[in-house]
Amino acid sequence: MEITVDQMYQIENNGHAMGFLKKFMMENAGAAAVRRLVEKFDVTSKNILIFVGMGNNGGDGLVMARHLSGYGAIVTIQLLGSPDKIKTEESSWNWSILKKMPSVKLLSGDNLHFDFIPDVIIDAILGTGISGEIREPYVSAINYINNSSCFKFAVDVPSGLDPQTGETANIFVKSDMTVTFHKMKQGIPKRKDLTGELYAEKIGIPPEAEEGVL
Ligand SMILES: NC(=O)C1=CN([C@@H]2O[C@H](COP(=O)(O)OP(=O)(O)OC[C@H]3O[C@@H](n4cnc5c(N)ncnc54)[C@H](OP(=O)(O)O)[C@@H]3O)[C@@H](O)[C@H]2O)[C@@H](O)CC1
Ligand SMILES: [K+]
Repeated sequence: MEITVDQMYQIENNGHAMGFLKKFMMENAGAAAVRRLVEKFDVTSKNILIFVGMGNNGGDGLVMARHLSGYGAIVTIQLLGSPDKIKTEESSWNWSILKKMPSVKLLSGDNLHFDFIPDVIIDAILGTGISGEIREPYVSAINYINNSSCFKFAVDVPSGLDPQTGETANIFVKSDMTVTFHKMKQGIPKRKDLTGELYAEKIGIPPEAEEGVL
């Protein structure tokens, strides 16, 4: 069953109100995404570059970083902004854990020059919160991703693709694999050319959180 983005936010809020906090959803989302990635790819000693936006899509990317480090990957995060501008409590919380993990390299701002060639790039820039034309520094990050020939993994939806309508913004990621969360959003499967292999993974939200929504 496919749902709307608005229904997804209502279900998320209902689950949170039941006590299944958004930080737990984020944890399960990041963990589920990593499970799909490591099934596809032996990440041990691989260079993984994660582009992280300032909302909760970025937060999922931060969770992935911690899990991937546990799998022996060499993880670099490029936060596309200043750490004190991270928008949500759950994403900031994950950033603060990573600050205590020297195994994950944390970069922030709009520098896009790296001293390694990534084996995998993770796009955790924009998800269901996208609105309007893509702004900098996200535009440059998306260009960087699309100009790279490595394996590309999109968190929830390729950034720049509207998960409700299936329409694209001025620029958008073309990925090899996409993992979306809880249930498929209506616009995403319309653009399999951008999602690559596409999965919808459960993230522990109680089915009761759907009552009155679906
Ligand atoms: N639903 C669920 O159950 C769960 C959802 N989860 C995850 O949360 C994601 C949704 O998070 P979200 O709501 O924080 O939105 P998100 O996509 O990160 O973007 C917001 C940021 O983007 C910015 N921005 C917007 N448009 C822009 C543009 N054109 N160009 C540039 N910037 C733009 C906007 O900036 P602002 O407009 O506020 O200045 C704001 O900073 C969802 O996709 C999934 O991955 C999981 O954690 C698990 C549970
Ligand atoms: K994304």
